Amino acid sequence: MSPMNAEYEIRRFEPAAPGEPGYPEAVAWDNAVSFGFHEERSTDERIQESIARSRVDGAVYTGAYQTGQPAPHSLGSEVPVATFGSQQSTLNIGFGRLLDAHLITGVTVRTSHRRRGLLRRMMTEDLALANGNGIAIAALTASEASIYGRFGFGMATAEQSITVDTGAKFRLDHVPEGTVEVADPTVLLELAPQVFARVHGEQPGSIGRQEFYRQLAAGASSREGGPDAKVKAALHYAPDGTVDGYVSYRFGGWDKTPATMEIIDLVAATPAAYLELWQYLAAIDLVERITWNEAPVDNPLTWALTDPRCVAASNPRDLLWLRILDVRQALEARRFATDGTLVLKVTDGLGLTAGTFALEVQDGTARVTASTEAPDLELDIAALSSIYLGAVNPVSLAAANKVREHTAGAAFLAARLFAVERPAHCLTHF
Ligand SMILES: CC(=O)SCCNC(=O)CCNC(=O)[C@H](O)C(C)(C)COP(=O)(O)OP(=O)(O)OC[C@H]1O[C@@H](n2cnc3c(N)ncnc32)[C@H](O)[C@@H]1OP(=O)(O)O
Repeated sequence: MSPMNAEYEIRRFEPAAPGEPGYPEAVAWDNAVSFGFHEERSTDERIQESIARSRVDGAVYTGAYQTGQPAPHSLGSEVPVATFGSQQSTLNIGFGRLLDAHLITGVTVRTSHRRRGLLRRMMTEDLALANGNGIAIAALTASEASIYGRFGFGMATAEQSITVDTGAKFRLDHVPEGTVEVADPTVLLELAPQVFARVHGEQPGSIGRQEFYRQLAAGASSREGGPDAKVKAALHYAPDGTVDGYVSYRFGGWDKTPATMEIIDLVAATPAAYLELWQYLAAIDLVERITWNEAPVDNPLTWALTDPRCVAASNPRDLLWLRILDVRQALEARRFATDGTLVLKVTDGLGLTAGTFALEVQDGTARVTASTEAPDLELDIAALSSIYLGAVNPVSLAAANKVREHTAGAAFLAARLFAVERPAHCLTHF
């Protein structure tokens, strides 16, 4: 055993419910995560709610614990010095296909124990375990973009913040369809998962949502912790009366100029529902601006406005990071936009799925086999994971030396093969 391995014990467990013997361990883990993300100390009630949500999500907590005696007066050995959460969900990989995905979240290492390899150790063990369980892809959203490339994760989708001027210039060039009505936000506890399920089935890049999201949309919980009494909600009804979209939002306060409404969550299962919800937001009296911090980069709203400059975008950033754990399984799970053959030489620093693979696509279906032929493209698993959803162009990655093109035109062929039916976008932070 190396000195580092001897110093820490890694334990994995499912969070227990209050009253069960394992509950204090779950509480200590949750507290360590809050500490790692500089959040205020949680009340017992908030921790209980957070653990209850984790249990609904089927989360697994991993912690690194000191094996020796901690320094006198310092945090006890029952408090993990490092945390690492995971859970199963699904990822929409285009053309209506959902792939099981291993989600990683809640990664923290206490400052006094950082840069000793704890993240590397937990990540390496966790990915190997997920791979061994037959999962083809792992996913996360990153606090810093410099951390996860070394473990084979590649940026796969982006998002941005938008500010929309809803003054006199705001005019949508569209044919109204259906109606919008205000609702008590608590109806979203039931409706939000239903609307999201439709979107999830159709939106490439979408990750299945956690329990937190319906509570967030309903104002029953908030990113700050407790319920949010400011939350309001509106629903879009399709012509047949089905609720096919919703927006939850809150007023930014009278001291803000211009008066602003902030979108908390906007989910629409049809293009008509999306634009009608925007029409509703723009019509709210006494407000001249709408902000949304989780907007798609490729936004139909811009194109539907007679004056596209009503939308000011800022802070474009990575959202979803993917890590293919099994190249053959992940590629064969996808449907491809066109036919063609590519030989890919894939490197993998963690040794999970390196090799040279022939990708042969016929009628959109892939067959992937080990190959001894010279590769058309050579790339790290992080780059392949980036292009997997069709939202990152292999031609750009070749220009950035992240993909080496040995056959002229192979990167462009990859771009056409991996294209999906609509711009990939992830609506879920986790
Ligand atoms: C999915 C999520 O939960 S995202 C949230 C990530 N967590 C945070 O941002 C909370 C604050 N940060 C932390 O808790 C820690 O600094 C962590 C988790 C990012 C890193 O933990 P550590 O145990 O220090 O990492 P570890 O020692 O295993 O380092 C592994 C490698 O990552 C590198 N690394 C670690 N953190 C960073 C960083 N912030 N930026 C760039 N490189 C980093 C190390 O240099 C090391 O590189 P090497 O193996 O090539 O030498």
